[in-house]
Amino acid sequence: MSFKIKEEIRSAGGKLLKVIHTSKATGTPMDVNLYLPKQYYDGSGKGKIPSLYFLSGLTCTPNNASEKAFWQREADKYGFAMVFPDTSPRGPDVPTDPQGGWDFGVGAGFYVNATQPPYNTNFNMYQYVHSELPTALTEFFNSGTRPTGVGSVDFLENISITGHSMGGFGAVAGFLKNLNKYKSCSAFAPIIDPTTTPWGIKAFTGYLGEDKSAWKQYDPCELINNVPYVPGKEILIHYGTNDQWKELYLKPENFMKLVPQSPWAKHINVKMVEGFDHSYYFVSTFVPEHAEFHAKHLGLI
Ligand SMILES: N[C@@H](CCC(=O)N[C@@H](CSC=O)C(=O)NCC(=O)O)C(=O)O
Repeated sequence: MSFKIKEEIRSAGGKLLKVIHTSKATGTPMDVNLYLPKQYYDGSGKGKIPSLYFLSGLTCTPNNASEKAFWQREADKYGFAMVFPDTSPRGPDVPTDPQGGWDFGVGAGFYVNATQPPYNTNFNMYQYVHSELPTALTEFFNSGTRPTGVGSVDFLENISITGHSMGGFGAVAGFLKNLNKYKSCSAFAPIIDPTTTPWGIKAFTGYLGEDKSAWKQYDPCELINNVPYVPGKEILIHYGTNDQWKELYLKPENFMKLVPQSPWAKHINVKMVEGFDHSYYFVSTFVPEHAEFHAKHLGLI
């Protein structure tokens, strides 16, 4: 797999790297941003530097969260790296929404493996994010062309996952389906009931087909009942009460009704925060709390 560093930008105490690499899962070049914290450059961390994967929402590239979520200072504070994958494959041959919408196709891969043509050739974002990318980054950082620095980053084992909106959905579903991979999970305003809400219905129909039984494998409302609790694992979620998408598109109350009866009852903490909307003003406000939560699970504090 070939990696090229397009840009290296000084940010906080470390650097944000804009990287492009080939992907077998998507069959396209993929952009990914990495934040390497100060510990990568000065060697002050203890052991390998863990990673936190941030899955972004509809319409995003890796740049939205890199520029507006303010993870960098938190990553320096605790000593973890950030990985900001793209939200879909892109390119002239990649099919997108025939209706021209921004909620399906390019910029809206939903972190599932599509089974339906024409999307099933490129839209394998589940495979990309949870398997191919961590392995590819590990190989890149063990190669002679790794980014200059003295630290060693763990992209594969001591890792956690988080995300916003569509990415919050991707983080929660991906975590519950890969409890052996991730130490912890958090989400900002996730699309938590995708099978009954418009963005999820459109995406699942297009990528997975009309048969709703195929949707269940990615549905957090199903997974919390079907996946046995594993000691030590926890999920932290925030929603703003003033989120413009909450009532129709996110439906947190549907999920919150199911949590108390599920094996995950005491291990999922959904916090409603007064007055916040869906934007990165909301996300960046609660990033410090999520960073501390993940730092504990990654053994950094
Ligand atoms: N472009 C749309 C708005 C789309 C939008 O709000 N996207 C959110 C994620 S929504 C769920 O996945 C987002 O993160 N946007 C990028 C940002 O930088 O804020 C419109 O025009 O309404």
